Amino acid sequence: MARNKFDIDENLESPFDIRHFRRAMVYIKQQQKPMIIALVLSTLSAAAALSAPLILQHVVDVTIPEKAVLSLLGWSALMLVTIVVSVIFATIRSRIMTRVGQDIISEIRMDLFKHLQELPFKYYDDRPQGKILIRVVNYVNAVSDVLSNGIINFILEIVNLIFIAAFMFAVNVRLSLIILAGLPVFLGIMLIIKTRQRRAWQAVSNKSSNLNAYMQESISGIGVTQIFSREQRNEGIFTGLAANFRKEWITAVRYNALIPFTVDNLATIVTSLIFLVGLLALDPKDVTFGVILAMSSYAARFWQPILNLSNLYNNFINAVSYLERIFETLDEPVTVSDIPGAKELPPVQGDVTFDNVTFAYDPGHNILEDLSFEIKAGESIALVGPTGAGKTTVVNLISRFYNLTGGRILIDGQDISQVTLKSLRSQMGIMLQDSFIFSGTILDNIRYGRLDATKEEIIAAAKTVCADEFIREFEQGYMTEVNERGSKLSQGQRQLLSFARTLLADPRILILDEATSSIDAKTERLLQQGLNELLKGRTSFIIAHRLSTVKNCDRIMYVSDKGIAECGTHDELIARRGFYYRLYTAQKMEA
Ligand SMILES: Nc1ncnc2c1ncn2[C@@H]1O[C@H](COP(=O)(O)OP(=O)(O)OP(=O)(O)O)[C@@H](O)[C@H]1O
Repeated sequence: MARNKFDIDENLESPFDIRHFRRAMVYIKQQQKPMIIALVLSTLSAAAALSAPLILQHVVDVTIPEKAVLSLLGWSALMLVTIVVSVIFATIRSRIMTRVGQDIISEIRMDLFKHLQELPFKYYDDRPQGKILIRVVNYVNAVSDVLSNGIINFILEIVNLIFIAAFMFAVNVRLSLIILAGLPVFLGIMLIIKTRQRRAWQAVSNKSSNLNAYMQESISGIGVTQIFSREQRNEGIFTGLAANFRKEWITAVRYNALIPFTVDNLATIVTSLIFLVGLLALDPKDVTFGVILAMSSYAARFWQPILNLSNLYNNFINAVSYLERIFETLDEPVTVSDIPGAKELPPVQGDVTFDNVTFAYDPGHNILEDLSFEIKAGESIALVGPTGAGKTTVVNLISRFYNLTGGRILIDGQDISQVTLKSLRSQMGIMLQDSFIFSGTILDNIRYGRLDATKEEIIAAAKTVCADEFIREFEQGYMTEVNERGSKLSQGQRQLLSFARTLLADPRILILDEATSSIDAKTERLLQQGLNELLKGRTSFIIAHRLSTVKNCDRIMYVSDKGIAECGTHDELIARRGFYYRLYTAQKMEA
């Protein structure tokens, strides 16, 4: 899809069809057993409740006229038993179904999460995070009831309807036909509003997604908002998005409300007709007062499951708009994945070759064109050059975060598109500009690099990169809890933790993207020793704007104009008096 923003509705790439429902059934089927038990309990509960009108009819027509007090007590007791049985069974069923609903949504949520972890950077580049989050959290919650209780209730209401119809036809056929007469009218109305109702709920899901995206963006950017005093303006944007959501919600709910309104009125009309026709038009010998009473009770009972079914239908239409989005995400192709029969990349030495590499994030807009170079194992390479030239892009391609538009990248002579991603990336150590810190302890964050590392190994890695000192200054030391994104830590401290994490992973190829940009000069000097340790024997790519950090690299590549404009050692490039020389002397003068 094209790039999306918080205020742009997402086009539905695959609208709901029956195949989606079959897919939903896969999750439901896993819960077959408890659902059948719940169904049986519900049927028994409904049957018990349904016998009440029959008892009532008998009591009114026979027991009361005969003034049989003992018999009346017996019938009353039986009625009480039916009510108690009905309530107990209904309670057990409700407990079973609560668990089933949760099990179904946790399966869906797990599948979504697994899939999202595999989706390439491109997927995340193209849409606001809030629109992804809402699918995993809110939309999945919203379909829970329909996929669990909804299915059971649907079957049950149909069974209920058949039971009621059988009971009422057994009592009086002609009055039963009057009760049924409202059905065609009801179905006609449902047909007319069906499509509009579905669109209305799709619009609701879009607007809630937009609202969520803006909310997420605003929370992430709260610092910038406050610095630029944008609060009022942002409130205006939020109010607009909330108003759009509110408008669509009201429209959708109006359609929903139309259905019970129709059912209620039809039920009232047919009940009145029963009294009217039963008392005035039919033979009093066939139609006793007890029969009319029982039939009016059945009329109400017959239309109740129809009302329930129509409410289920409303919920279903609502859930469909969420299921569409959930399945759309699950169907999102994993474009960067292992090819069929991909081989494991064996432990590498670290030779890296770019062979006529062309790359575009967006078709037709090449960032790199026919780029070729060869790097020997163990070489340290600096990538320098103007902002936006493509330095990060070069290193992202080595880790195969994106597919190439043309050409090949080889590691130890193996085309990286032909090997498994896991075997490739597990041999890379990548430190991005933004050293992401996860919620948890400092120890956990370093251990992220290698899950089986011992505490001693973690401390040794931290010492090598000069992180040990600041970590020990915290009261809890390595057990200090840090928040997501490391808000408790300074940017430099985050970078040092990230260094330790990378060192622990012991990668053959190391990528440092502006990894020392936030570290003060003194720490950097100290770190340089650790860094030298880290770089020893590994192929490394170092991106840095501060050229003093890359002077000692084996080769410096000046990235510009969709390729490498200059390449050589620091001394060679200075002697050449080209781009690098100008950049270097400009920085020196500033210093
Ligand atoms: N995810 C993306 N989608 C589309 N275009 C992108 C994406 N990431 C980067 N670009 C574009 O690609 C070009 C190269 O970006 P890149 O991040 O590689 O530059 P850089 O040399 O590392 O810049 P800097 O020194 O500022 O970090 C830029 O013009 C940028 O606008």
